Amino acid sequence: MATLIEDYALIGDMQTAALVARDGSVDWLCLPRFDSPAVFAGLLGGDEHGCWRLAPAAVGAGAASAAARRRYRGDSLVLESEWDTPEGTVRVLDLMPPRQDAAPVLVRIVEGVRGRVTMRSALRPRFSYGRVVPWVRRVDPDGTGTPRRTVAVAGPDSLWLDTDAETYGGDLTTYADFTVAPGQRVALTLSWQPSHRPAPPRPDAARLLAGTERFWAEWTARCRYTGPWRQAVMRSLITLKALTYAPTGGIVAAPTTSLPEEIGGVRNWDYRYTWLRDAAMTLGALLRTGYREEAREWREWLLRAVAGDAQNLQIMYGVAGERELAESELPWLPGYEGSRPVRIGNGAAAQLQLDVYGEVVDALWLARTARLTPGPKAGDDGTHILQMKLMNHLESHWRDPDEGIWEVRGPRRHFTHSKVMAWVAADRTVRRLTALGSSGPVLARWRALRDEIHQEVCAKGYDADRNTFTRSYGSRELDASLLLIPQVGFLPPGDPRVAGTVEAVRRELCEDGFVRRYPLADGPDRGGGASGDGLPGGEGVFLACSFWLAHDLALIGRRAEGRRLFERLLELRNDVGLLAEEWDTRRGRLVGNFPQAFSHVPLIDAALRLGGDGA
Ligand SMILES: OC[C@H]1O[C@H](O[C@H]2O[C@H](CO)[C@@H](O)[C@H](O)[C@H]2O)[C@H](O)[C@@H](O)[C@@H]1O
Repeated sequence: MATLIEDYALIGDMQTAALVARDGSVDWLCLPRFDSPAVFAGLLGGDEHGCWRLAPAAVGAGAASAAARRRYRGDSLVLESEWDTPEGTVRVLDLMPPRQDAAPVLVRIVEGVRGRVTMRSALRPRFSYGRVVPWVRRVDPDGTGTPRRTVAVAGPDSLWLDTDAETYGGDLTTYADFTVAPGQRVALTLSWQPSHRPAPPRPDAARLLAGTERFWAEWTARCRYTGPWRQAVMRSLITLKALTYAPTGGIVAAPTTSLPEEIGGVRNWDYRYTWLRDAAMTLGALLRTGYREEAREWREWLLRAVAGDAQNLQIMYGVAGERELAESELPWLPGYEGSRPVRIGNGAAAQLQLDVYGEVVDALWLARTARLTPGPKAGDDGTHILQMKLMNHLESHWRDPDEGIWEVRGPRRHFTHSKVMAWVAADRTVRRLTALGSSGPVLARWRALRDEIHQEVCAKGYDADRNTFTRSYGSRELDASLLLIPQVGFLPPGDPRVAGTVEAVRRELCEDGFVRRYPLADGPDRGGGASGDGLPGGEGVFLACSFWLAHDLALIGRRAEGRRLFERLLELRNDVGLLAEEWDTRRGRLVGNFPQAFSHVPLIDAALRLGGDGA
């Protein structure tokens, strides 16, 4: 059986990330960037698609394959896994040191704890998402007389394995067998380098470990959250930081592609890009917990990515602002538990999703209220001009149907949430201009737009008979994105239409107390709606929406219920505090890309609200 999604832990260097399974296998790693081709793609196939297993050699012959215990070392991204075997106990530290103009390195340090344990490292790099078996040889680039380094080369990539342990080859795999005694350490490092470049320096594992621990200790010390769920919030913040591409400030939605929203299904998407929606929401969570620098960097990223062509805002970009994200399939990969196709790129990049204007303008507003902008005057940093361009465009397009927050692949519609977010864009613009002391026709223009959108949404997106907002104009279906109405200030929490919508969502969209995004047409237990979303099959309950419900319950004065739901959601995190995009209630498993920023952001926001110190 494939490794469960919840059996993975994340390590990363803020340019890319790896997933490490409980059995000591690194099954996912793209190099050198989050969206580069994977060198280990076993996650979406088998060992033959690339992996690096490091575990006691006795696994299968007396020792359990999964580590008996694992955790992150304090508030860090250094993973610590321990195995108990008939020979003794052994610990493996896995980490990727934050990069500073150096080669990306995956560091694995084996520590003897009790007895003498024999370990086996089995390294199978497969470049180009598991397709290419590299040429592997032992080399001596430093002229020591002993070829101690192992290099794997194919096309543009080279990987360098360094270890003091003896290595040998067989079955297209590089092995190392060695024994550790208590207190003894054996390090293995894997560095990536463009294949035309000379050998990278041999990494000093102990120094890299110390530097990585120092980095995370300093970073986490900046957190201002002091509420009751500190551990969950801190792990979420560390995860968001790990998903931030440090050179540019772009934030990926998740480090994986094609982890299925339904096991065996086709809803498999590439999330290794920066969605304006997800990143804008991330900025809010970071600001509310004291992380101003990351928020500033993302705003700079936004200005660079969007400024060239603000009229043609894309809903997502590459981590450096790239616009070409063409979607394609990788037919040689069988997919996670057979969930095909495996896709790279994302066709949603070409969609119209009007809500993005609201999320971006709201993020700019938040950044300003947090005084990230250097001076008090409009135009100081380019964001004012950007905002005005976005607003001009929105003014002429907010009446258009779109694909909406859920990126449906069916026909465009007048999604109520999209219009609500268009209102948010107009509202924050009015607030901004008012704060700047504007008056007269410019302010009047945006006020008029704000009021017109509000009236239209309340007239066409609200079902008075059932006292609930609806998914799209004139439809009877519900949509969990409507839970955001009080959170973005479209209506005050005390408005009876808010409580009515919350109740309707609970009644019609909940499964085991958790929230589905919208009713799906397919399947007997899929809600029975006729909506469809252009895709066959179903999906799990959506974790972001479930956190939004907990958040809303606090807003409308039902804090105890909100807390209960929130605590249940925390139970869905895996043993190291990570969440995927969705939860399969029937199988009791995490599904979808992992770990997912869009789940960890509303976790933080709900914790702030429910703990009483919400912004
Ligand atoms: O369900 C269909 C769509 O699913 C993906 O989009 C989802 O993930 C995005 C990133 O977190 C999020 O912003 C969006 O709201 C979600 O619906 C996928 O990327 C799309 O291509 C797909 O159509």
